[in-house]
Amino acid sequence: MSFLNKEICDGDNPDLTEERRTATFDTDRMAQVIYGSEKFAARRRQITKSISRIPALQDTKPLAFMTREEKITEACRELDVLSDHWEQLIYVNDEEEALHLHREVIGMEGHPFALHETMFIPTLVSQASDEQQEKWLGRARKREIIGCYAQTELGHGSNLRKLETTATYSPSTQEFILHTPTITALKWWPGALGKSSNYAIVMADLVIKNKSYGPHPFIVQLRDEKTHQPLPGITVGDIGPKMAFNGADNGFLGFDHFRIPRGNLLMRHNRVEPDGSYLKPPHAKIGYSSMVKVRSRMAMDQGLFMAQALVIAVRYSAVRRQGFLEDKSQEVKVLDYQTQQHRLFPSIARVYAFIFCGLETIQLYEKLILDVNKNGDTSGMADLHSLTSGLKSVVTHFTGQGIEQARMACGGHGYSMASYISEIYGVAVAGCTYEGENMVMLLQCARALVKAVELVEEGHPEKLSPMMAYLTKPSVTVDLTVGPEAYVKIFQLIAKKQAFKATEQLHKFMVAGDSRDVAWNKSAVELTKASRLHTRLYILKTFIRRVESITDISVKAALTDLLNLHLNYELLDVASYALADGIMSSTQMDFIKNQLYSSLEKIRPNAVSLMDSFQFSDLQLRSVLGRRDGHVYQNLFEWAKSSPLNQSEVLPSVTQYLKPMMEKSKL
Ligand SMILES: CCCCCCCCCCCCCCCCCC(=O)SCCNC(=O)CCNC(=O)[C@H](O)C(C)(C)COP(=O)(O)OP(=O)(O)OC[C@H]1O[C@@H](n2cnc3c(N)ncnc32)[C@H](O)[C@@H]1OP(=O)(O)O
Ligand SMILES: Cc1cc2nc3c(=O)[nH]c(=O)nc-3n(C[C@H](O)[C@H](O)[C@H](O)COP(=O)(O)OP(=O)(O)OC[C@H]3O[C@@H](n4cnc5c(N)ncnc54)[C@H](O)[C@@H]3O)c2cc1C
Repeated sequence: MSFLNKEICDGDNPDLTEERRTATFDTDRMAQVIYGSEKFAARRRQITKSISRIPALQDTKPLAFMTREEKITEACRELDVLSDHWEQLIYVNDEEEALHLHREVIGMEGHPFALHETMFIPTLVSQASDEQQEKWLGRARKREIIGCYAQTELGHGSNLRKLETTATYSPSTQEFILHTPTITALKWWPGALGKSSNYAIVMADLVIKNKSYGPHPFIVQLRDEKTHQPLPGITVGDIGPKMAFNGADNGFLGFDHFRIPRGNLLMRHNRVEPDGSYLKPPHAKIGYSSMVKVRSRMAMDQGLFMAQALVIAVRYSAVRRQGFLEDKSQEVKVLDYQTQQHRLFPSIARVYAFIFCGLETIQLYEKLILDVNKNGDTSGMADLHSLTSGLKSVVTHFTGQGIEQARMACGGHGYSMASYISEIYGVAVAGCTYEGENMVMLLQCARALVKAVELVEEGHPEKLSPMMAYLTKPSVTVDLTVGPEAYVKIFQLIAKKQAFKATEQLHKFMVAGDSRDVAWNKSAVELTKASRLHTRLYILKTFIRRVESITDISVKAALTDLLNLHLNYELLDVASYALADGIMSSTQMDFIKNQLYSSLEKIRPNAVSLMDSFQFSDLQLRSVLGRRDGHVYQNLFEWAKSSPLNQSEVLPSVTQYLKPMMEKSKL
């Protein structure tokens, strides 16, 4: 039986068409704001169009019905097709275009080049000397070799100072000897390490004449370039299936006194001379720059994950009709329910806010690397580290929540893998862990906050970085009706109070005799709260700044509605702090709630178009529920029919067990 007849499916679902008609702005113009420029938004569309003309890149079997091996093979097949068309699809070496291409064609489940592009090449760019770049960077960019980033070990991920893999310098042979001394020293987790990569950046403890210099990056060949067999002295493999991200072969790696030349220590910022003398880098943490690079991308990448889930949920909510409001002759779109709007719209606002932050932090990282590489100027490192530490933690946490709400907003069908939301969720929440576990990174952000509070207390507010300047703001009474700046003021007061309270608690324990580390641990929950508020304030201010800078009037108006929703939702979410400290009254709380509900109504007519503006193709969405044409039911039926279980009427499990069991029961 097929309901996919032409009549039903010609054109888009009329409910979605109606939604698109009510939009008050142009989605191409909105895409320019989302993707940072008219040029890039147009390039994305062009690339999508070019992809759609390559038959070998169109959907094959749904991913949900593939085994892990099939997924990995399929990703590699697509990579091979892409590499044949690379130069006609994108500008070579344009990172953003390459990312878009991969996202659209291969999707988010991981692939052999995921770490090559995101960490291996960036580490060579930031850590390798010019000579070393000449040797490896060109080959990496041409994809003659595949690399990954091997840092985390079985026993240690968060505490890098205790990594156990050693790289011991031997002056007599001018080599480093890589060794895995214990089971816990095995590298464990690096993406694309298990089966695909033949090279890795390995972070190992540099040891010279029995002295440890801490983790340093080395480039290491793992496999023979012809046979792909692991080199002698190397044990490498896949760590097995994960919650999601199963198109990636996250791996393990051990070394048995494996020798590499001295020139394989990445030496842009530090050196080991032939005689074993060590030249220090200009900043102790410069070797951590690849992590900062990925963290600086995470607000954008996580925003896009949540956007995908919301495109699906919002489109589906405009197609799904259930229950009645006033008109009893026709059921309503579930998107008309206030609870549905409250479930989805604040996340739409967060998506935009996160993406705006991402546009900013990606640029900050690029500037930092230029400053460091060209002028040896490391002065921006501390601020970017604390900013991206807080941001990655807050953004991943809210993205996980937003995607789960999107899933529930799709009712039963959201739970089906046809929606694809479970996969998006699984991939996105890995971000709470990778690139620094969220609590650990919030505490890194708190280090900077506490230092700033101490500067204020010691009478040196002039030494504060601009991001911390709010810590000196006096308490004021705020009239919320004056607009966004009033919300910022209240948020600043809340964040400031919490930063001072957490620091005060830390100092109190220290005065009572605890060491700073113990006092820190006893204050850690309060410190993480301060970091979250500080980061949410930054997100809020970035959102305001971005909206203010928009010139297209209709785009600006639609985003102003979204911004107002964000301001009210975020302030309501932290209202307990404001009430406890007398910063806000219950009358103001009522005002915020009413503003919030009226924002939901204002956004309603633009909801579908706000999500259409992301211009994800159906290929990228991989969702039966979220297709642009909105033909949900027919396609769900087709999708279910393609399940391997439906390829025969009677399964072997029935003939082998259920039938005999039922027969036995008859006796
Ligand atoms: C084209 C591509 C196609 C892609 C398609 C899409 C496919 C799917 C996309 C998904 C991709 C998936 C990618 C997954 C990548 C995951 C990779 C990893 O996890 S890799 C593994 C990731 N692993 C992790 O993230 C590990 C997390 N752990 C760490 O990073 C460190 O252990 C630590 C930072 C927590 C502590 O470090 P420690 O050395 O103990 O330092 P202390 O605490 O003692 O602080 C001392 C002082 O140093 C300061 N400082 C610190 N760092 C920095 C910095 N970077 N800068 C500046 N300063 C820094 C700090 O503020 C403090 O200052 P002060 O207060 O004294 O003034
Ligand atoms: C999908 C995925 C991809 C990955 N890809 C890579 C990769 O390509 N390369 C790579 O090298 N690694 C990779 N990793 C590893 C990842 O970076 C680490 O898992 C991550 O940094 C967390 O470290 P951990 O596993 O040691 O967590 P743990 O530190 O063991 O965390 C366990 C708990 O301890 C808490 N905790 C730990 N330390 C502290 C502290 N100081 N204060 C308070 N609480 C603390 C944490 O908050 C957490 O609740 C990947 C991981 C995943 C899930």
